[in-house]
Amino acid sequence: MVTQRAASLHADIGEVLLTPETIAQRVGELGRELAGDYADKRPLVVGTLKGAVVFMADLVRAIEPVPAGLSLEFIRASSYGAGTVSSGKVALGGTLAAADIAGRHVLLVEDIVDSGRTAVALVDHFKAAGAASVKMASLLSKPARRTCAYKPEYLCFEVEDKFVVGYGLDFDEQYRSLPYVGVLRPELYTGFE
Ligand SMILES: O=P(O)(O)OC[C@H]1O[C@H](OP(=O)(O)OP(=O)(O)O)[C@H](O)[C@@H]1O
Ligand code: HPA
Ligand SMILES: [Mg+2]
Repeated sequence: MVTQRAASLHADIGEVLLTPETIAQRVGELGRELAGDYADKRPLVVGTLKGAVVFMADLVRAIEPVPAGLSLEFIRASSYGAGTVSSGKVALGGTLAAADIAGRHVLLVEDIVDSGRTAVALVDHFKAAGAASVKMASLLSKPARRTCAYKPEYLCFEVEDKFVVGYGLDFDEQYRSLPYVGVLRPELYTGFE
């Protein structure tokens, strides 16, 4: 039953870090900042599947006034699988062709920069395809876990070294639809990392 499933998902959250209201306020601010910075740049806004899909949907609607020529694309990036630690190998996929990227001002939209491996792989990929510029807007950053130096140009929130879910972020494909960002109870994955 739907109510039972929702109740058990919420019960798996040890602590809510970011409420829907806190997220919405910061996303609104960032959207207005991006509208100014990209006003005359015909931005290509690229969301990273799957984690960034909720943030992407809210952020793009907050980019007001809408820059002329703004277009949306998605790319697949995957490295965690069913675990809470990066496999170390970032698999990129999707249908975005180099010809669609060349000459564009690319704004990557990510849910989280954790080790930094996915961000670095994405930036390298878009630069190699001839983008005019590549920057990233990330909902979250977890600087304590970085294995490569990387700082997103636009960031909503820093989080501590805890595995977080909700607002698009998953553990083993669960919890993405929660409207807040919360810490997953460690006993649910300890021993499965
Ligand atoms: O900085 P990193 O250590 O590379 O971690 C960040 C990346 O990991 C997650 O993706 P994941 O592989 O879980 O795929 P998903 O978006 O489909 O959940 C997350 O959505 C980021 O893309
Ligand atoms: O803390 C996290 N939660 C969910 N997905 C992630 N991918 C990297 N870090 C995280
Ligand atoms: Mg994931």
